[in-house]
Amino acid sequence: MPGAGATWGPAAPPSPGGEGPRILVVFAGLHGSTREIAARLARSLTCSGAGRRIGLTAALVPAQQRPDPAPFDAVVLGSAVYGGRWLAPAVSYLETYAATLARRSTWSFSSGLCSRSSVPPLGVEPSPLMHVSIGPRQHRWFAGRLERRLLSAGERRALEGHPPSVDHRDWQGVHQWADEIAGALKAADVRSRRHDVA
Ligand SMILES: Cc1cc2nc3c(=O)[nH]c(=O)nc-3n(C[C@H](O)[C@H](O)[C@H](O)COP(=O)(O)O)c2cc1C
Repeated sequence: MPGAGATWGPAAPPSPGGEGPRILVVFAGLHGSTREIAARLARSLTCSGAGRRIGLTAALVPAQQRPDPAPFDAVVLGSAVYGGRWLAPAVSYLETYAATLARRSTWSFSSGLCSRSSVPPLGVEPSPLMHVSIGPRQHRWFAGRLERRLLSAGERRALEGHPPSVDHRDWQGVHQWADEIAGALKAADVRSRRHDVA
């Protein structure tokens, strides 16, 4: 699997009439699980049927690097959930770029081990800005992974009594979501980005 920062080109030639949409996948995690979900999502975006049809390209960048979303047509922002919250780099990214994200097609996801029913609507609300810049219907919850050998002593203590290492990630679900996102991207998204950066 390509590392963070990798860029995937279109798996098929761009659609006739010009360059396909460009999507930025930004993620925050501590122990690799969310990075792998984001990487799978980015790859599926370009390889899915819908992604290939429109010649979509995806860039994968950690939130700590604070990639500017302006040159992209759409953004997916995801974070692991710790203590019921998104991680600070994801919250900070959302707050820094809220105005740009509000003018882009933006999706978000949270990943953790609590079941969907035990978290508030929206999964989590990392920031009041989330409703403004993303909107509640474009948020997805993905089950994550816990790998005990990767945890700090403090984290192990915090999880005392929890089951040992588990991996509940739903790769098929990630792929399907990528296909939905690629299917939702329209030529209008490309136009709005070009207008913005002109
Ligand atoms: C100390 C600690 C606290 C956690 N708190 C939550 C939580 O509040 N809600 C949740 O759904 N998952 C929680 N998890 C599970 C992580 O979100 C899950 O393991 C996630 O997949 C980790 O992603 P990462 O490897 O990218 O950091 C916690 C895990 C640890 C180690």
